[in-house]
Amino acid sequence: MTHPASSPFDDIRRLITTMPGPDEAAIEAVRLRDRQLTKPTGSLGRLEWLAEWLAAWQGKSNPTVDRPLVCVFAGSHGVTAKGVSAYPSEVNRQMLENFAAGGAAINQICAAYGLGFKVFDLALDMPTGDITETEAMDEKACVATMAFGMEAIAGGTDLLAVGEMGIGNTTVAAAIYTALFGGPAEHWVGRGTGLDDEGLKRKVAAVEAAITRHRDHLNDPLEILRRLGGREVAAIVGAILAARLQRIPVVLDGYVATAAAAVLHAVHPSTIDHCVAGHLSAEGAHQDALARLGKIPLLALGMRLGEGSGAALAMGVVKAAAAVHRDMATFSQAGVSERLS
Ligand SMILES: O=C(O)c1ccc[n+]([C@@H]2O[C@H](COP(=O)([O-])O)[C@@H](O)[C@H]2O)c1
Ligand SMILES: Cc1cc2nc[nH]c2cc1C
Repeated sequence: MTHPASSPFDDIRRLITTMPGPDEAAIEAVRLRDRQLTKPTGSLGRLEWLAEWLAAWQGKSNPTVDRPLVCVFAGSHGVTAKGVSAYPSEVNRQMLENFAAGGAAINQICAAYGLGFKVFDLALDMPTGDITETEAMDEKACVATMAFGMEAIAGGTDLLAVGEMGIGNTTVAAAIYTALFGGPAEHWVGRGTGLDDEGLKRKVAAVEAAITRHRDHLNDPLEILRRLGGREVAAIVGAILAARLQRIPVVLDGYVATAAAAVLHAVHPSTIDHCVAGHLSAEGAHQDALARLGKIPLLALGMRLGEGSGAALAMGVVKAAAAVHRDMATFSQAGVSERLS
């Protein structure tokens, strides 16, 4: 029997088999302390679950959010030639300048909640291939971009938010969802930055053309990423994997960041157990995508901005969950009477 030639994706697949699982002892320690805190049992709802989730994936019974970091990955997309966005691709570079000057929405959210913020330019001047006609990336470039995404957290953090900037990337995200989950392109396509009706038709046609063009190669999630994805999506895949290996929980941003998580989920569902959905985007079928990944979003604010904004807002909630668990008084410390039965 002949073996297929080894491919750059093999290293990624191997990495996925070595990922750590949840720290059950840390979860138990959080539950034990939670029962002693001055509140009716269960009254903090999902905040209690968040403290357990942080402990499970940080691998420590006293979970922290001391160095939260928002990473935004920026890429440009050949498919924009098909008229699939309401804005031109030059906005990518202009928004990177805006991020650097502190003028974007994400800058203000990070400042309000005390979050670190880093932006990564993924060859913005070199758009990916137009997915309706060719592959977005070759395998080497795709893996190199994943590796770049892995390096994003090298400076250290204890909670990572992943977001993106890339005119046209709701088209590539819709193509990824269509390839992974099936169903008509219309179901997965939304208006992105605010497409009009004619633009929406072009966007559906572009996703349909991309699926037709690549239809014989859509069995493997990493091939779907390479053929239909974008550099920012590949980098987010890398960042999610690296975070898992370094025991850093991850908050996902909206429709596009979730497409990266969906690729990993399709490789193996447990690969994204350390990820929480920051928010429900107003874009397309984000709700359906999240449901298929088994994720319940923390927030639903009707946002569809991207640039990590929904995840950053959710980080405020996660930060509060850690502070509540760490700093509340116990019944005995505060002299508050405990439950009767
Ligand atoms: O994250 C989301 O849910 C989201 C929804 C709609 C638009 N966006 C942002 O808008 C850009 C993509 O929109 P479009 O219409 O150019 O495909 C890109 O920069 C994303 O960050 C992001
Ligand atoms: C102005 C602008 C800001 C953005 N931030 C994320 N995606 C964006 C798209 C546009 C068009």
